Amino acid sequence: MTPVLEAHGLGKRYGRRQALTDCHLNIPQGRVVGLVGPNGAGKSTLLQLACGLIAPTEGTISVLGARPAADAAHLAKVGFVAQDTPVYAGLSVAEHLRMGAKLNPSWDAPLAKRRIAQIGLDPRQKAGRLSGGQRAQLALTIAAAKRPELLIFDEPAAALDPLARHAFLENLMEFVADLGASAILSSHLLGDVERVCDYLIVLSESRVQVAGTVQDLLAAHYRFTGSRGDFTSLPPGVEAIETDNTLSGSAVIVRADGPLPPVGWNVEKIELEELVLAYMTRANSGSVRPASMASEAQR
Ligand SMILES: Nc1ncnc2c1ncn2[C@@H]1O[C@H](COP(=O)(O)OP(=O)(O)OP(=O)(O)O)[C@@H](O)[C@H]1O
Repeated sequence: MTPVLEAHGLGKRYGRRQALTDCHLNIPQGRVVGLVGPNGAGKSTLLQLACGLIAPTEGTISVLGARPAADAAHLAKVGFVAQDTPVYAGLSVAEHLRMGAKLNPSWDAPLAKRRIAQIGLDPRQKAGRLSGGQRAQLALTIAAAKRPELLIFDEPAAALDPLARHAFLENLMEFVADLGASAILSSHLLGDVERVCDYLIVLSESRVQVAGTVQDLLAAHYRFTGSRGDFTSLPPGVEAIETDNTLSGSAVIVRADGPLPPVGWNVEKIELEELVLAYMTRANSGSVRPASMASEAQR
């Protein structure tokens, strides 16, 4: 099956600033992908490349088997909601839907109307008067009523209170299921990612640090604990991601894709949050994963 997104040596430079470096990805269809990383990591840059809003300076990217925004038909297959969930302040909710219908050949008017009623929006209300949560819901409705094959969201729930965020993510999941679509969403909120995503990309220092299904990643990562300084020689096939030394002992987060060989330390499984933080810490400390390993991380 054609991957939803495929990138090879993808890079983007703004002047002298390298926003994305040597990115290799191969994301299968039908996933809800969480893109996480610190401020300035390159998340929006990657999403904008995927939508064809900006062009790469290095490498290649294809979305649903074609160059992003290749033509009108391809544009119709991708729904994008930018970071600030943009709407036209002077237009009413109903006018937004009418505009969506005019601009999109596969517009699903009943779906849009049903959703607006479900979330309790008044069709006559001007979008400029909507709350942040209502604006996000309107933007989600418009993106979904295109009936895209891929929904891309840049921090969709960042401005929402916990209740509105919960409702928004529920709706997003319903849409993805109803449309049989794939979704990629960037977020700083690991709890949200854990709730809705089954595929994870950690981006830090402009590089993909790790990527894969949440299930595979959790199965391949462990915490070893032992007395201080224990971890100088790990068995073959076991890669140290992050080491933490305290006065009482040491802990190391490791990746082992095959069966774990017998080791003399305490071995525990880790949660997604610890995994993400380990890769971010490693990137911050300057030990950047070489390109060959970054692509290997897609397994
Ligand atoms: N149009 C631009 N011109 C110049 N530099 C840019 C531009 N857009 C992004 N950058 C820089 O590229 C880097 C990556 O930015 P990007 O917005 O992709 O990060 P991000 O991970 O989405 O950050 P955040 O979580 O804060 O939204 C940053 O250093 C940013 O300053």
